[in-house]
Amino acid sequence: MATTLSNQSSDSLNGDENACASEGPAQPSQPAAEVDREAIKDAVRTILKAVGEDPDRAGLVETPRRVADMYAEMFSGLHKQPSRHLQVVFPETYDELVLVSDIRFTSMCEHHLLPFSGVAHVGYMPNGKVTGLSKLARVVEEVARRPQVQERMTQQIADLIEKELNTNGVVVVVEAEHSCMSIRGVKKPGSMTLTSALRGVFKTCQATRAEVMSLINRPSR
Ligand SMILES: Nc1nc2c(ncn2[C@@H]2O[C@H](COP(=O)(O)OP(=O)(O)OP(=O)(O)O)[C@@H](O)[C@H]2O)c(=O)[nH]1
Ligand SMILES: [Zn+2]
Repeated sequence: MATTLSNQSSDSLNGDENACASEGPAQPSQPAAEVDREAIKDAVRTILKAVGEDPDRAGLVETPRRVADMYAEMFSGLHKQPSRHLQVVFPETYDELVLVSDIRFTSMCEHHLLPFSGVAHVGYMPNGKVTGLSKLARVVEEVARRPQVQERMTQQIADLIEKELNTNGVVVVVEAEHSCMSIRGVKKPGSMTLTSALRGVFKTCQATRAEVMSLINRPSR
């Protein structure tokens, strides 16, 4: 894997604790009431005209509706509260690592409204309770389905789990390819961006951090 450590969070993969300061709290998302399909359809007609197309030709007549449906799907996370999934918990004394790796996602780069896709690895150290494994993937899915930057998406997933599960530690690693970098602009297909958010014991204990990173990067993946 060619890894471009672009904008890698400073609380990431090296052992220098002085380099582990947080970059500050994640930006809260701004929930809108709901996706306004009619407004999107009007906007798509405007764009089609602006690029020199005829929005009334047969092949394009349904395009504004399709794009409105697509945005409703891609931005559905704006209208959901992912924290609700983490309220499904089971009391357990297990207090070692829980790691769900390779959770596939597609999000939308908020700069270009082009998709970025990849995998998220989400782990935590339980503190008296565990949540359903699928709930971690549901959180990734809903946080991704918003206009995003990868760094904020990574932070938001970690913050939600830390807050809702009262864990001893959280680790989130996201690897993604940004189509705004691969199909346009600088045109570097295959370049991967890696971001990480570490909380609790994953931040303070170098050995624990090294162990989870070795599991995430294990050769059999
Ligand atoms: N940090 C960060 N940058 C992103 C993300 N997604 C896209 N970008 C970058 O956002 C930047 C926007 O830069 P601008 O100069 O404003 O826009 P642009 O002229 O389209 O830039 P180019 O992509 O370089 O052509 C680009 O460098 C993108 O690669 C992300 O998740 N995180
Ligand atoms: Zn972009």
